[in-house]
Amino acid sequence: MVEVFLKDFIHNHFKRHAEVVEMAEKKLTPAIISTVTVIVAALNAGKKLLIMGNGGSAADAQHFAAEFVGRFLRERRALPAIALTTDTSLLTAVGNDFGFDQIFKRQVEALAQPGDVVIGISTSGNSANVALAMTAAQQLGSTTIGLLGRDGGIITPLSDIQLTVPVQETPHIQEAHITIIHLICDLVEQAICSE
Ligand SMILES: O=C(CO)[C@@H](O)[C@H](O)[C@H](O)[C@H](O)COP(=O)(O)O
Ligand SMILES: [Zn+2]
Repeated sequence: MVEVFLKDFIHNHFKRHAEVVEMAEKKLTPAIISTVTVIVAALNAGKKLLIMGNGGSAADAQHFAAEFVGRFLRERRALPAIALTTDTSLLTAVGNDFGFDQIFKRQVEALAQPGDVVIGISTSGNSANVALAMTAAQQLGSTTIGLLGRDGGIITPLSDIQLTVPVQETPHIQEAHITIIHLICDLVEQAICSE
């Protein structure tokens, strides 16, 4: 590849990344504050977080949960968060026997309790397995948070709080998602540490 093409391509990716992140700040600051408030209240009431997504968003779900159980930046108590993307025995059994659409719903039915916070990550907002789990979570009395993209898709009405990055490109939505995830972790940790 010609060097000038590569430099242009790289420049354009960083430029678009900055635009999308700036747009996310402008649009989502109130919803990020609401999310932090809901999560801190749930954790202080002894509740837990359940987090899910497909592909890159499965990695984000695991990253998110790990920051809570381990730590983000500060020394503090362990916080209960479970990624629903990690148990290959469970995912293959439920996927094989019930269908791939059921892999998160079944875990929500097993684990979610009233007052828990269930977080669905989907760049399209249309992944059926996330949508079915969010519906089950609402029926069980959990609070649902959608970390979404594009127009928020079918998961929008299933999310009590929507964090929707309103652009079309999946990679840039994912890049904004991880920034939002880190912000939430940082703010929740600051709140927990200042109690
Ligand atoms: O990471 C990427 C693309 O950047 C892919 O693995 C992507 O996450 C997968 O195609 C997912 O299945 C997309 O699902 P969703 O975000 O629309 O719910
Ligand atoms: Zn990706």
